Amino acid sequence: MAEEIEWWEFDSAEELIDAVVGDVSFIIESALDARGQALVAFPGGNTPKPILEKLAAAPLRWKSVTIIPTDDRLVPVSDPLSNVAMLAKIFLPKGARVLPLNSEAADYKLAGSAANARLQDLHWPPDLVWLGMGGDGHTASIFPGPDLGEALNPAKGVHAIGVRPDPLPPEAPVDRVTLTLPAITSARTTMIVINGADKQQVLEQAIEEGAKSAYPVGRVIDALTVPVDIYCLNG
Ligand SMILES: O=C1O[C@H](COP(=O)(O)O)[C@@H](O)[C@H](O)[C@H]1O
Repeated sequence: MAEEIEWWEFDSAEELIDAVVGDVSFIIESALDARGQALVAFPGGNTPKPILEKLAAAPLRWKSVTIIPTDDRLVPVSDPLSNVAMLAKIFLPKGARVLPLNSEAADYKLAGSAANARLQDLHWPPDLVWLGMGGDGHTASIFPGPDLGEALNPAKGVHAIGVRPDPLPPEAPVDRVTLTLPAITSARTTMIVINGADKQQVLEQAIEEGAKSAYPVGRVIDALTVPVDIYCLNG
């Protein structure tokens, strides 16, 4: 079971956005004060976009902030499914460094190895890993499939791997690169942001089931050793 789980529920998107922006800003500011730089991992998909847009307007020293996706879909950056393209569009104009996990490697496993090599150059651990969750209970791109075991228990020091979800999720049916479980649990702080009653139900069940859950998010939360804040938009 995660060290400590705190649920924050909101009836309006505006309230949730303000709360998450306030907390992420505080984490980044504290990292900048303590270490002069910040490394954060932000999720992709639809849920975080309006929050990230408001966050980018916060008066932070963005030039000292490095942003990586928690995971990415292996698509060209011109594809609307690209997580790093969303992050780059929002944060490059602010002066932040946005690093991709994806590449044009020949296959998804090589793309994962290339991403892992790039991450080794960063000042690890991340100050924040902010996770999203799909309605199917995946988080980052930790999915059921042939790579689940490696994503949860990779070779020592591996921060990212390539994965092929099985089944492929209909909303983005492509191979992925994801932060591994140890990379996620190494973060100084973690948070999860979800929307809707269906996702809330999945997340509650996953937390209840813990390490044995068929939902990857349950396995991830179970392994966390720092407190996790869960922000949920009711609906
Ligand atoms: O595929 C992904 O899905 C999840 C959830 O996305 P959402 O659109 O349902 O909010 C996301 O957290 C992850 O980063 C993304 O690659």
